[in-house]
Amino acid sequence: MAPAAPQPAGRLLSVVLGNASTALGVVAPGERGGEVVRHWTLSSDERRTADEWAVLVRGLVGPHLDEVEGVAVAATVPWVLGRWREMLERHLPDLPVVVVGAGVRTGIPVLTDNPREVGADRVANALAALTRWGGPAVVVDVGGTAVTLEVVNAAGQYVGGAIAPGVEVGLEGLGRRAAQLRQVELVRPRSVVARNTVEAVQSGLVHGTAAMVEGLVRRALAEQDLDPATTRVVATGAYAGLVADEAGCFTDVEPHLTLLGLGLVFARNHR
Ligand SMILES: Nc1ncnc2c1ncn2[C@@H]1O[C@H](COP(=O)(O)OP(=O)(O)OP(=O)(O)O)[C@@H](O)[C@H]1O
Ligand SMILES: CC(C)(CO)[C@@H](O)C(=O)NCCC(=O)O
Repeated sequence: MAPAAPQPAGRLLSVVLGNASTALGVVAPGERGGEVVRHWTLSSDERRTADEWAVLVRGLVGPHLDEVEGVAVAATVPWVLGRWREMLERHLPDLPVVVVGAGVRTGIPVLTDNPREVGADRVANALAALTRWGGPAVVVDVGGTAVTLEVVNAAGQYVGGAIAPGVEVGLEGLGRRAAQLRQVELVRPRSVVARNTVEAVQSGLVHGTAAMVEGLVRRALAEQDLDPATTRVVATGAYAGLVADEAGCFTDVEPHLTLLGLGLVFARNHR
């Protein structure tokens, strides 16, 4: 069931302040939640001041700032959100801002024990999937810090999900805790059964994440009585492309689902 969600009227700047990286995107209005027409990635460096963020945003987004009607922000790092609020107030004071968080209407009922604790990026993912494809839907965000799973039921409600370690967290953990392992490039190795250390780590990360995701989705569908034939299963996030084909459980891959979800929240709160 697709809700009659308000769609953004003009272009927006959507910003996801993640634990490791910050994603920025210009979202254009359109069918089924709009589309991301430009996107950039920055590190979420906590030391960065509001003025430094302003330089980076102007440098990257530059001329597109004149095209956008507002800014939608989701943050998983409160400190960085503080610097962003300051930057927006001082450097882009004419742009209306919606920060997704407690008290902001999203348009999707959150049925968890404590809806306020659910990450804004997770709610944005669920809302975007619901608007784009309708419910029931499962979203898997394959990120560097975390792999998250969200379930939207047939009634268009956010039921809950799962949070697992992300691909970079796994790699860093191995490098830190195992004396003979080091950082490797995050690419698909030639085989699952690798014949050298680098590819063995790559296999564990790529195929291991794919297997985890596939298993989580299968278990979630079974537990929630969702029919695999009619439930959209969507991959998003920085590493969606790396594992989606391997996992084989996805009906759709949309790398910028979170940015689209933020646009929808903005539209609902700015009419
Ligand atoms: N759309 C993208 N395309 C290519 N690389 C990306 C993209 N988004 C992020 N990255 C890169 O991938 C890495 C991890 O990004 P990711 O968005 O997963 O960060 P994160 O803050 O750890 O997020 P999460 O909390 O969702 O795990 C970063 O180094 C980032 O620069
Ligand atoms: C799980 C992450 C880190 C994913 O970015 C973020 O959504 C978060 O910090 N969430 C708060 C806890 C929760 O979502 O239940």
